[in-house]
Amino acid sequence: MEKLIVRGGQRLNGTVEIEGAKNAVLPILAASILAAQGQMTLENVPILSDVFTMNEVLNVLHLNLEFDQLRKTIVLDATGDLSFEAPLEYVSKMRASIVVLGPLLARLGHARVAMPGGCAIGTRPIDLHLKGFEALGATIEQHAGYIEARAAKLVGANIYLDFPSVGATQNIMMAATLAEGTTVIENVAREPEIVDLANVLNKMGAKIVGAGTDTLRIEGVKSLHGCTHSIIQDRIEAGTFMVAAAITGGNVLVKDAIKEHNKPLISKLEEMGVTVVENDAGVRVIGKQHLRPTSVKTLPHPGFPTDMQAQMTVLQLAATGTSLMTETVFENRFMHLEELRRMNADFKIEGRSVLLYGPTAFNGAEVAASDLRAAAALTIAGLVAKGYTRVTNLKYLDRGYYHFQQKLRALGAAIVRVTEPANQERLDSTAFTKELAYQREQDQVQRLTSLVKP
Ligand SMILES: CC(=O)N[C@H]1[C@@H](OP(=O)(O)OP(=O)(O)OC[C@H]2O[C@@H](n3ccc(=O)[nH]c3=O)[C@H](O)[C@@H]2O)O[C@H](CO)[C@@H](O)[C@@H]1O
Ligand SMILES: C=C(OP(=O)(O)O)C(=O)O
Repeated sequence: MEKLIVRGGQRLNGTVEIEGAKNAVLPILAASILAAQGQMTLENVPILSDVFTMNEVLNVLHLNLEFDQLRKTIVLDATGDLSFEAPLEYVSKMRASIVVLGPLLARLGHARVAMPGGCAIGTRPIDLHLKGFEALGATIEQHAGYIEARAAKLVGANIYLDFPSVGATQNIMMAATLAEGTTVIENVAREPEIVDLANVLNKMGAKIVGAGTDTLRIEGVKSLHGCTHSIIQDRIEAGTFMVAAAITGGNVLVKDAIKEHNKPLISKLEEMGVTVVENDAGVRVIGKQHLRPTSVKTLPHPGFPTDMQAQMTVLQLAATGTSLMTETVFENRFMHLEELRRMNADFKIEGRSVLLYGPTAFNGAEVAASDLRAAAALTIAGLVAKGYTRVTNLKYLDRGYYHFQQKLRALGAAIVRVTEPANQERLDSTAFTKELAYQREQDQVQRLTSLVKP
């Protein structure tokens, strides 16, 4: 079984580079379906398993695409005859594939997409997406695990979202780009990834105003075309490294990080006693040995992001005193905490809130990730734990983090990624040190190879 093995106790120091945002690139890949003329070129694409899954979905829909991983660029061509069906095999792998529904409906007037279902963090219904399509004139049928949407033509409408859902905002916005007349969507999500998608759609010929506010106004156009776009930086990956720097008492420059995108996190870090400095190079985080406790509540942007909740609870557990975390976005996103209990964490869950009793003397243990942010959070706990922490279920990590362990190693962490079969003896400390030295050498080779750009 593949594992991350961390030997705790190293402060993180140095500079870390952040990839393009997973949550921006996935809907933007889906938006390529709308490009009836010309090619789409997407730059700064993160090399993640979710991106490969979305590429497979687009292949099934008959888009042609080439992913140049060295240049982190994808070129897509959607000018041929497209298919309207995204089968379960792909949608079940990744919920975000539901965002192909809006573009398919707009481009073809017909879409059949498998129901995404829930996941480890919640039931995650898509009623708001469907309500939006219906308001635009589509008929929706649900049968045999599939959603079938049809519309001879979509017509602009006024839509109010009961909750500022990220996926519903993206899906309805994409469908509305080709609707006849004007669509106004109120109470929309305001995440930076929504703004990135709207920017791409406008480059493709759409007429969208209001992205980043709570109301979007979309004038429908006849057709859209390809464009070139560089994906924004992943604020959640950036935030994850900020927390890792803070908890280890380190000093890390998160290169080119946009402070504005991580304001709620940075404000909490500062409240806890961490020094955060923004300059032209990015955001520098300087940790402190004694952290103050704090209360955090997850909310839609510009509130504290739910995708940073698990990592933040680890930092709160390290603080001296009792902290509070309230999760309001997903109903079941505390699964990482029971694993942290195995590392000596003390907490009490009461409904959607958890009291976290610090300071925690984390002990190394074997822990399993339940989703991608849990994987990051458990690894962060491992960075300050006594002894060795083994994090399993790395398929989740690979959904959202590229070269996570390499980046941590470059900052000084003692971490390796290995296959440790169940029936084989565990790496002892000598074997771990040898493996760490070997993986550091491999990092060096990779760094030198990447300097020789093709
Ligand atoms: C690929 C991607 O971008 N994923 C992000 C996106 O997910 P996603 O787009 O799925 O998240 P939403 O904003 O839609 O969901 C937020 C909440 O609204 C509920 N809801 C949503 C739609 C709907 O029709 N009905 C409904 O009840 C969900 O169950 C959840 O409780 O935003 C989340 C909230 O910031 C992030 O955690 C995810 O990382
Ligand atoms: C919940 C997340 O992603 P997704 O919506 O793709 O499951 C996440 O990125 O933390």
